[in-house]
Amino acid sequence: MDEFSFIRSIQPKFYRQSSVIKGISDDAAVIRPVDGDFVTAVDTMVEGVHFTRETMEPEHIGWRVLAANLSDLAAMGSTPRFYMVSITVPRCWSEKELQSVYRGMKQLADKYAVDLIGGDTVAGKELSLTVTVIGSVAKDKARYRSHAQSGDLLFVTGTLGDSRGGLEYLLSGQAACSKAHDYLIRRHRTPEPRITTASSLSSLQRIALNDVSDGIASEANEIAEASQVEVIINHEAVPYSEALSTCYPDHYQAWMFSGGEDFELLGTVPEKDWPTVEKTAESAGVRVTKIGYVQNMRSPSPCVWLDKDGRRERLAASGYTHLKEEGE
Ligand SMILES: Nc1ncnc2c1ncn2[C@@H]1O[C@H](COP(=O)(O)OP(=O)(O)OP(=O)(O)O)[C@@H](O)[C@H]1O
Ligand SMILES: Cc1ncc(C[n+]2csc(CCOP(=O)(O)O)c2C)c(N)n1
Ligand SMILES: [Mg+2]
Ligand SMILES: [Mg+2]
Ligand SMILES: [Mg+2]
Repeated sequence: MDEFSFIRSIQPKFYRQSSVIKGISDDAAVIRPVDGDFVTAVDTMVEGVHFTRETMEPEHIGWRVLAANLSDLAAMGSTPRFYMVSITVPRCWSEKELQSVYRGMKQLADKYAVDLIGGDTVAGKELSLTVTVIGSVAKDKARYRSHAQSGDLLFVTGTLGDSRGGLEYLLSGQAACSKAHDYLIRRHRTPEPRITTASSLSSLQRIALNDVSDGIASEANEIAEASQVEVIINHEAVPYSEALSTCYPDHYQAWMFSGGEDFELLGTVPEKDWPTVEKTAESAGVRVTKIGYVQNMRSPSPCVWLDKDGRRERLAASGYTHLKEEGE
């Protein structure tokens, strides 16, 4: 394989977005502005940090890195349009395996008509993929973490902790697989970003959204901080799958809050808009659960409270943190 034949092999045959003026083939891509605001995000996946040869096949790596990016666009209420991929490849990876990584990305991209318009290819020590996505949203309609207000109710899509369950199983190296384990593994390897649900809520005047990459203990604190409010979560209401509680009865409760990589959406809306959220999620085939509410700040700083067994305790941000010193 050489760099140029590889690039030719992953070059799209056509573009779905009419706003692509120049895609892969020149020094840079050219896109024509679409109506409204551009929204852009970047996320990286590194071998040994986000996946290993044991936890993911090449196709899953591709799907998962694009899913993490599309999930950030969903959390902004934006419609994805283009993506760019920068890849560092160890020499032991074959061209066929790399093409599988791109096939995984393409499978997800095709679902949402997102076009690959460029990237970069470098040989290096371990596989690292950095994807940049660009989406659009109606002018001033992007959904911020800072949009929560007192009286809103707090909701989450899907179930939480499944991805961590799948990861745990894959890392255990166990061979025999039940249906429940299969489900958890699928949730880890090929998460579904909640693009349709979020963009279908465009009629709502106000909604705060954050996607669940680190775990709701973290993301709820980010909403509280950005909006300068207190968030109250009802422990009993937090949704988990039967597969997770059956396979990991001793861990699922912790993983619901800090397992991470679920790529669900955590949001707040005024109570009057809850029926719209329920209807929208239902038409998208996505479960949505009311798990708490938002109140004005009563403590000196924004925080999250967890109501559990008749007691209220503080829920600190937890979950995976890069660049953390030992013992921190
Ligand atoms: N190295 C960096 N240089 C510049 N901006 C950064 C860098 N890392 C993060 N950011 C910015 O910081 C903000 C928060 O990023 P963060 O990565 O925490 O959010 P996220 O992408 O939703 O989370 P995750 O990476 O877990 O999916 C974003 O605006 C992001 O663009
Ligand atoms: C082999 C392996 N070990 C551990 C993990 C867990 N993990 C890695 S990064 C991350 C948080 C989100 O990262 P980011 O903030 O970069 O999106 C989590 C929960 C994994 N996926 N694979
Ligand atoms: Mg992200
Ligand atoms: Mg990030
Ligand atoms: Mg995010």
